[in-house]
Amino acid sequence: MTKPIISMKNIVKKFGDQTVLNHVDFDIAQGKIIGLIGPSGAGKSTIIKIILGMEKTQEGTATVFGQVMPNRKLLNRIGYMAQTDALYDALSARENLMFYADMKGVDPKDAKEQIEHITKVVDLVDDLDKRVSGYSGGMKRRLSLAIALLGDGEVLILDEPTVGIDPALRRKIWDELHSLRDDGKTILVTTHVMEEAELVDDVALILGGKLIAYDTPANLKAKYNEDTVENVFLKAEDQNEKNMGNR
Ligand SMILES: Nc1ncnc2c1ncn2[C@@H]1O[C@H](COP(=O)(O)OP(=O)(O)OP(=O)(O)O)[C@@H](O)[C@H]1O
Repeated sequence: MTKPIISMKNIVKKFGDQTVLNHVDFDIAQGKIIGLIGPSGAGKSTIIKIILGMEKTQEGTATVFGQVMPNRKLLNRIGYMAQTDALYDALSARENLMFYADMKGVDPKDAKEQIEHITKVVDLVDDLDKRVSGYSGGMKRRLSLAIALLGDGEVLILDEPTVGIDPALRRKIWDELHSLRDDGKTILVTTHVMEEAELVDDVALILGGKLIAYDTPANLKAKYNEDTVENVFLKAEDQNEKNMGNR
């Protein structure tokens, strides 16, 4: 692999005496979509927070563009969508977008153009001037995704971006992610929707604090002799439970 854009080296993360990540290692190359999957509580959000420098580790280092985060200079090159929405309820969606565009240092003229395109992708054009306090949960997710896409970041880190989003729009969002990837962007995305795990370049499967698999969906299906990533996931989970039981 040429120099990785995101790199996790030998990460150990504990919360109290709970070891959430136990020597996790992986690199993400430029121009790839990586799908981070694993059961609830597996540590997916924790991985993202470590990459972004929002959580400290007991061992190991994570870097983005070869630098340890947080690094203010790099933040403008990264679009991040957290699992919980950080939106200003009293403002309209457009005002939220303009605010975040300004924070990311996007020129106001470019911001207008970007907002026009991005809000089409997330289907919020007709709701742009409504106050966010009147938004549904799904609309808030879509606005958070729009904010992450603002600024044309080289890296996108998206924590469950399609929760509460209907299948047709989900497809549109994935088309956009693929087109961003084709433009050379690097995208790390967590999901519980297994059909989405079919759409990534590589799946990183986290189970029992370990990176159990890191491969293309096709290779994983061949290796586990299953026809869907969902079945691979279930089989891996089953094997992992049996291994734990044998200890
Ligand atoms: N700040 C914290 N303090 C204590 N424990 C934490 C903290 N953050 C996460 N954890 C624990 O670490 C584990 C992993 O959490 P994390 O949110 O990374 O899981 P996840 O894979 O993203 O789950 P989900 O799919 O449900 O979002 C969980 O057991 C969680 O309770």
